[in-house]
Amino acid sequence: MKRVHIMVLDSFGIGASQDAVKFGDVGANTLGHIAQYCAQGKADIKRSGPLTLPNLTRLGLINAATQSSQGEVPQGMAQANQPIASYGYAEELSSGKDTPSGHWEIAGVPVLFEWGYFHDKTQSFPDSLVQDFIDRAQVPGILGNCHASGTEILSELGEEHMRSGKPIIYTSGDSVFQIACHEDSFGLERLYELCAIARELVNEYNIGRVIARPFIGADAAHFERTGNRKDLAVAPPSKTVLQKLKEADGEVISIGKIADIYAHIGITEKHKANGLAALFDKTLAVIDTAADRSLVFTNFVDFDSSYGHRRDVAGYAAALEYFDTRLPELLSAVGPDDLLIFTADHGCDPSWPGSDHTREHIPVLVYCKNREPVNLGLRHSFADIGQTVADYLDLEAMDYGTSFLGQMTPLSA
Ligand SMILES: O=P(O)(O)O[C@H]1O[C@H](CO)[C@@H](O)[C@H]1O
Ligand SMILES: [Mn+2]
Ligand SMILES: [Mn+2]
Repeated sequence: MKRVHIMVLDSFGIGASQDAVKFGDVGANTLGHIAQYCAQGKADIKRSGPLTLPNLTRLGLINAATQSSQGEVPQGMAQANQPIASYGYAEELSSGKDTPSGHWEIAGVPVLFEWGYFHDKTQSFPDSLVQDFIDRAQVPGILGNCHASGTEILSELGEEHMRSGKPIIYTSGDSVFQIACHEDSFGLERLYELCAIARELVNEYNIGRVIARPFIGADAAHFERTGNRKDLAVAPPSKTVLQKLKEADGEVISIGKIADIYAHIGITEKHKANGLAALFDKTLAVIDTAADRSLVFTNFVDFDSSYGHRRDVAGYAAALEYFDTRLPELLSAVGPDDLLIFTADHGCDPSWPGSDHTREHIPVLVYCKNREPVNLGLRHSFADIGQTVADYLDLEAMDYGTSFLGQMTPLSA
């Protein structure tokens, strides 16, 4: 039984890529800086000491990270002598460092065009767009209209939103139009309606995603975003490996926000879950029963949304350590001919200025019980993952990426 499982640790970069200069991200390193803060005792909130990731280390994470960071070993950590997975790191071909670009490229479809962005930090949206939105959505006005951190803007404007019924609209360094509304006072379905309207309106600006950001709580001190976030993405520009597998009668099982990111194209089954623990539990349950020729695809969003964008180093470290404690369950859940891939979609260095993503290499760790673990080195596109999936599941080749399957010799051969 041949299956592939892709685990995206959203935002888990392992070192700035060569083109980071174009993004102002030279020196960014999500893992490297988390390890450094931990080793220096600067991330001792609800955890303590050096970053402890024994299972990811066994898989070759630190070997990959060291290669990705010009030979610098993440502080307080050590490379494995003989990693049990094939390990490497990949640079991104896509022009942006956003979530859809990263995921689509993983699926063999890099984004070679430029997304539209709302560059202005305040009064970010064109007047005509705001007016059209107000008219079509029939709201009394909007709040925000700026670049913002999604949690900070709730503290600033959440109460006014509840009083006025005006939705909070904001953007970021990503190609996004985000709408935050209170689930109870404004209503979740109404928020989704607004997002559907916005999706139509921002198409002409070439915006990648409209995102519903619902929240709850009585006042600024208690506002909390809920798991009812919804991402409305445009369709990938060409067929992803997900679509190819679906068309070849394979199963493509989305866990978390994967289906949203691919605009629900090429998916045969979807499961939502909130939080790392629930996403992990769901992944294990799905792998337990997934058929031959399945792709089980999970996005662990919390690394990015709860810790990376929040610039919460200790929180990110604790989340990684938690994830690591669950890995043995995953390693024993996979069959002898399953490929279990751990990777990321971009960086989001929690020690970096601002609150945006960082242009980084992603880890590529490929665990397969029946294959020789090898050093996969630098991969020139995230699309190497998609091409490998196509190769492994006998699908038509992707236009981008180089399969690394041939480097991983079958042990039983
Ligand atoms: O600050 P929050 O609302 O988490 O928003 C972040 O999440 C968006 C989508 O991943 C990014 O573009 C960034 O703006
Ligand atoms: Mn992401
Ligand atoms: Mn993000």
